[in-house]
Amino acid sequence: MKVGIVGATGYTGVQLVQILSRHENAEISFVTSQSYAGRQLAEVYPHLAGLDLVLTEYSPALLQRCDCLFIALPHGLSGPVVADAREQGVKVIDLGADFRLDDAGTYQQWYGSEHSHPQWLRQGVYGLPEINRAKIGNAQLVANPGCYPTTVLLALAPLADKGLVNPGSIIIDAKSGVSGAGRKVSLTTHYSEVNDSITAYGVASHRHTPEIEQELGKFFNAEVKVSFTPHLVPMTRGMLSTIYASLSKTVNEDELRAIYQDYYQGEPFVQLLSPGQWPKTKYCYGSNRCFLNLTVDQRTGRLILVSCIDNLVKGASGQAVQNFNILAGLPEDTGLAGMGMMP
Ligand SMILES: NC(=O)C1=CN([C@@H]2O[C@H](COP(=O)(O)OP(=O)(O)OC[C@H]3O[C@@H](n4cnc5c(N)ncnc54)[C@H](OP(=O)(O)O)[C@@H]3O)[C@@H](O)[C@H]2O)C=CC1
Ligand SMILES: CC(=O)N[C@@H](CCC(=O)OP(=O)(O)O)C(=O)O
Repeated sequence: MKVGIVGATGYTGVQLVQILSRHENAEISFVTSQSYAGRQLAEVYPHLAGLDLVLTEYSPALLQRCDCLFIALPHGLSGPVVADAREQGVKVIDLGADFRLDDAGTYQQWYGSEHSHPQWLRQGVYGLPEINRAKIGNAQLVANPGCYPTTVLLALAPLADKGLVNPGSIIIDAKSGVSGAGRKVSLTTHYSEVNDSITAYGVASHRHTPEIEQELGKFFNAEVKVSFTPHLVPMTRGMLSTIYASLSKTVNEDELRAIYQDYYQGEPFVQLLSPGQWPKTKYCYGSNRCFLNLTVDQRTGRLILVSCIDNLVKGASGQAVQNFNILAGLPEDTGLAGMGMMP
């Protein structure tokens, strides 16, 4: 399949190029950039030396050259590109947040502006393959999930599916590496602000909250409210969420582990670790895997889940390629079989 990448110079865009340039069933037809149009991508990112891809400014005419389009633009910018692609019958995988929420009012409340193409909101299929595989296969527009929601939903899905957690009890304490904020320079992400330090941000206001609530709500068939606090930590890649919740009935740890083994049986990218072995972001550095573990605190009876991913791979570009594989009818791990990097 011929693919195009809009926003190829960003961190998720360049990660897409890295994965797709080695993908046996994808051919990159074009890569776009506003700031670097006319330059070789390998000039902007010398680690791609040897790859002959010239950056071009986006125009709708480019879409004739692809079967599937990846959009890796900052949120708020995907609408017109999605409209062009839909007009020309090109399938879209949007890595940004613009088509993840079902409701235009919720979008406006959390993103601070009116949605440019509300008519497309309900047609975007939420692209978390382990949960939504059947719908993704027929989608014209896949809304690739946010990185924090990916860690949280993969951790909670097996229990939410069985109604075993109390939906009002969920507290999420999450940490992200700085690449989660993208390549652009900002005061909050420059070296001397971030290094040797850790901070919470978006407290009680982060825009991934409604995304998590929306997708969890589908399991419970009811409105769900979660407490979600993200933190920025001084590392480049990686994301780890620790989730606390109360169980809706007494289930012992062995039974819980059996539920996870069953739910994720045959899933190449989700792995429950052995008892007492806790997820570490390095286990998934550069890979499309999510590592999970859980316990029940015997003193409080509370469930504790820990989940980690590489924010740029399972949290963005790897998951986007997993969705592409589903759309293309390919084995889901095509081009994604790599392991993480340790140490
Ligand atoms: N970073 C992460 O871990 C994750 C990111 N995402 C989402 O993926 C999307 C891309 O993120 P990321 O790669 O980190 O972002 P970056 O800031 O690293 O890259 C953004 C890209 O968009 C282009 N761009 C910026 N502004 C404009 C504009 N006004 N018009 C056209 N092109 C523009 C840039 O191109 P240029 O400057 O060359 O013109 C660049 O290629 C975002 O929606 C983000 O929220 C999702 C999950 C995880
Ligand atoms: C560290 C950091 O700043 N992370 C980003 C999340 C990246 C992401 O998943 O963003 P989208 O929802 O736009 O895809 C943030 O908190 O906004």
